[in-house]
Amino acid sequence: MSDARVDREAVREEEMAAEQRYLNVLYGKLDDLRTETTQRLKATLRDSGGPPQARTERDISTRMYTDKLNQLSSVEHGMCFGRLDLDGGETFHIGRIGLFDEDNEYEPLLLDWRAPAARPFYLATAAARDGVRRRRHLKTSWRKVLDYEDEILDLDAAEQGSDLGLAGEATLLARLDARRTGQMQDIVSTIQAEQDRIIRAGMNGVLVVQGAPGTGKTAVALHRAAYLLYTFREQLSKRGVLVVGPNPTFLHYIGQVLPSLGETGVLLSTVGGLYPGITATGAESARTAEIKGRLSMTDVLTAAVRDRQQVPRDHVEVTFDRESLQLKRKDATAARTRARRTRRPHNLARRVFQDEMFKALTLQVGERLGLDLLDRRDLDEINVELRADPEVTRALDELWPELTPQHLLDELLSSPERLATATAKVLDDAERDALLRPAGAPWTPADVPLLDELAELLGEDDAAERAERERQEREELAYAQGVLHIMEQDEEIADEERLRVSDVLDAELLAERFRTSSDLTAAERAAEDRTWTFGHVIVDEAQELSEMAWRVLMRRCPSRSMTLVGDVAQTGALGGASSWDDVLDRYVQDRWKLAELTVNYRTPSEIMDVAAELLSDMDTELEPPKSVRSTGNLPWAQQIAREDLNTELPQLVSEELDEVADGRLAVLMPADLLAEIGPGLAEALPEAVVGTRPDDLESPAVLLTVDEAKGLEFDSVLLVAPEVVAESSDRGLNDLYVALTRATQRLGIVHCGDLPPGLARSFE
Ligand SMILES: Nc1ncnc2c1ncn2[C@@H]1O[C@H](COP(=O)(O)OP(=O)(O)OP(=O)(O)O)[C@@H](O)[C@H]1O
Repeated sequence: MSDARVDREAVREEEMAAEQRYLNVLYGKLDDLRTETTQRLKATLRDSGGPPQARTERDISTRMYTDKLNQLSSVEHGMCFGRLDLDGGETFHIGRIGLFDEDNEYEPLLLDWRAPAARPFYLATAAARDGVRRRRHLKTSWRKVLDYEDEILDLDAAEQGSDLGLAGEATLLARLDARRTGQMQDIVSTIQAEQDRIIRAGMNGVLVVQGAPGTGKTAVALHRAAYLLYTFREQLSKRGVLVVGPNPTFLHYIGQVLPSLGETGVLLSTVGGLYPGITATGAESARTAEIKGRLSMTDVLTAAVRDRQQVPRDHVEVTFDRESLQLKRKDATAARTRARRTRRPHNLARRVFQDEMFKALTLQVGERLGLDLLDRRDLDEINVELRADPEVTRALDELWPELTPQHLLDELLSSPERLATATAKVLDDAERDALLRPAGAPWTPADVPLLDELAELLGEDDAAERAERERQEREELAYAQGVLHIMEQDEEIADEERLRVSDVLDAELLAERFRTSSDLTAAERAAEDRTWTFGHVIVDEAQELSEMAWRVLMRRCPSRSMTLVGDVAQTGALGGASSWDDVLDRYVQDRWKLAELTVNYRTPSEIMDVAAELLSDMDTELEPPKSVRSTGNLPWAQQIAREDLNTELPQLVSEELDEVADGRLAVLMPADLLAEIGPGLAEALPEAVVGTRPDDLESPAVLLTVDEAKGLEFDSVLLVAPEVVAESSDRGLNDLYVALTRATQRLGIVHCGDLPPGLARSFE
């Protein structure tokens, strides 16, 4: 070994030892914090009894310490991943949380990656150094330093750098090459500059992130949630952040990212999951879902509600006080007009309708008894008696019933007559038939925006409840201000990490916590409340949402503080978006910003070349992304006759499984084919499952429809019957493009008929 090499090895060992010593200090600090927090939690839990005020304070402390402990545990792995050496000789270690040295004037021991001072770790380049001399990426396993990569930011480096301007290239490539586990990992140690700019963009307004497959849109969206929660903690911990994904499997796939960044205050949901009390598990055709997603469904639902505001053909007879009374068409029509003119939701306007009808009926009874013999008090008494009469109220309920969204929608979709009335102006016969289904059928994801719309149209008659709630809220707020004052006096709490209680809680938040009398986070409370409005909403695969789904999300976010990530070239849903303008014009006109991601981290160039060829056949002006790596594995295509799939596919899948070793393989195919051959294939291969549950992604091989694979990734993908995928809908080529771009290493294609032209060119 040359002397120079020996020297380099020695320096390296010394550096590793120094980093290990520093890591020991950091983990020592982490352990101290954990012990301290555990002790406080225990003391709080031990301290039982006392007046209700003391108990509420305890609930808050319990929550605070439990959250803190969860955060301290979740950041254990890879807690410190980088270091910045500045021109002036200063060094900073960067990690998942901030740690401070309280014995030394709270000097930072570890900078939270989201802190402004940590930003050059992601942005500094040799050409724009921002005072950074060296950037170090640390590779650790649990508490041990395994390796490091240094980038010296000088002009030599500027000349040698890759044209994609990657930071920490070796560390990044090692991460990208690693086998997948079925769960998305955070990218906090290797965020690239174009991604960092989006993660840290301001919170106001709508930001659209357009990016081709694998450019890190999902990763960026999740890290942005963590960044916003850190930077705007006070605002967001009250209203919470909502992250919307396309289906439960995808939510499971991304579910670990935010906890691993120490953030738990985010509600992850599909649009179908946003109606408390409804589990939308029903299935329906893409066409039916598309019709339900059209904006014109608002007219259908409005008509359906009006259809429940009836007047008698002539009159309805009821018996009151042993005499016959008439609910007359003329009176009912006038009452209905009056109620509708209030423009209140149906259930609230119902009271106006009833008031008018009781007035008319009182007059009828009065006329019979002789109006000149009755004074105001007598008439009021008659009115009260009429309101208490079951037969009269039943007859009025028939005309203008109190309705729930569930009841109305179920009746509407299962009644050809009601459906015909409500849809007369907007749907043709075939579309109407596509909506019809049996009464009591399970709710589907596309029903949820309809239920939400109906909840708005129907409203709840909760005036008394609301007044009582407002009174309680005023009392609780006053009380919370008092508690906050007392807690601020508590030196022990005020000391913790230099955070005063009032930095993380304010009176309003405290009052909200008291109100629930339990210790739910904003996200947990939001999940139970249909009318909850969020501080920020992030939508992934945003191109898939229907117009009706957008209405739900816009209602949940009146501030329009939103991040929408997606790719209009991947739109598969028939009612999804072809352009961001079309989606947003209605809500924010042109007041939205577009950010683009251009580098593909997932798909190697060999596979991306195939996908790019297909993209050129699609009706889009989008550019294919640049892949950061190539693997040398060329995609392959093989023709198998349709009737031989059952016998030949198991062998192919088995061979691919051998190739990916302990990684993950997906076999993607059209839905009908999966229903037909999936179970047999899974039976023939013990490692394979037909993906029905979200955690099926963690098995070595999973069989999915192309639609289900949206947003996911696997080491290897076997795509079966691409020619059927391409032909199966107007957006078949988009679906095919999605399927081709799921693999991180290998792609195989099995076709039964001719390959679609955009694919055939790659395999000639
Ligand atoms: N800076 C990065 N460092 C390490 N890995 C990254 C980085 N950016 C993206 N990745 C990885 O690249 C893969 C693709 O990222 P992601 O799923 O977020 O892309 P996407 O744009 O949402 O893709 P699609 O539109 O196809 O769903 C993931 O494995 C992600 O962890």
